[in-house]
Amino acid sequence: MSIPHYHVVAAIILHEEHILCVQKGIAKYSYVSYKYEFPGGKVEADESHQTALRRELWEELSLDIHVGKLYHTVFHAYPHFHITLSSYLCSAISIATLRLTEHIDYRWLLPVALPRLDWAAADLPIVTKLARGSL
Ligand SMILES: Nc1nc2c([nH]c(=O)n2[C@H]2C[C@H](O)[C@@H](COP(=O)(O)OP(=O)(O)OP(=O)(O)O)O2)c(=O)[nH]1
Repeated sequence: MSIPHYHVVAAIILHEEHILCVQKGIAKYSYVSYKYEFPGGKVEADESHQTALRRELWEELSLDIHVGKLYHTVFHAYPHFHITLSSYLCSAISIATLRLTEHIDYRWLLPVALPRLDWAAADLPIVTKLARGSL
């Protein structure tokens, strides 16, 4: 059987120079369980990246966001599936509505502090680029 490939969008939400990082709970595969990630998810058929991001952020975090420019795209081969992860610079219309419905933790971190978290492997090139100060 061929390995599934998913298109995943991720929001780099900037607020007062900090970036929102969210922690997954237990997942089907141990290599993504409890990892930090940028909020987002799989793009559905016939959906634009912008629509998918706004839908996911509302579903997962009750955040209404503006989606800005594409930041970085990563292809990553996990053992049981592959993803193309497209990250976008975003801003929240208000962070006051933020509440977790799926994740178990969130942090607002300065870019330089991002590498201290235990990230999903696919995110590491994005985290490294942000931590180097490239925005
Ligand atoms: N949202 C998000 N997902 C990421 C990132 N990095 C990364 O490897 N992923 C993976 C985790 C998931 O396997 C997949 C995104 O799928 P998803 O969030 O829509 O859903 P899921 O697999 O947790 O659950 P399901 O809908 O398949 O039941 O991409 C990231 O930064 N953000």
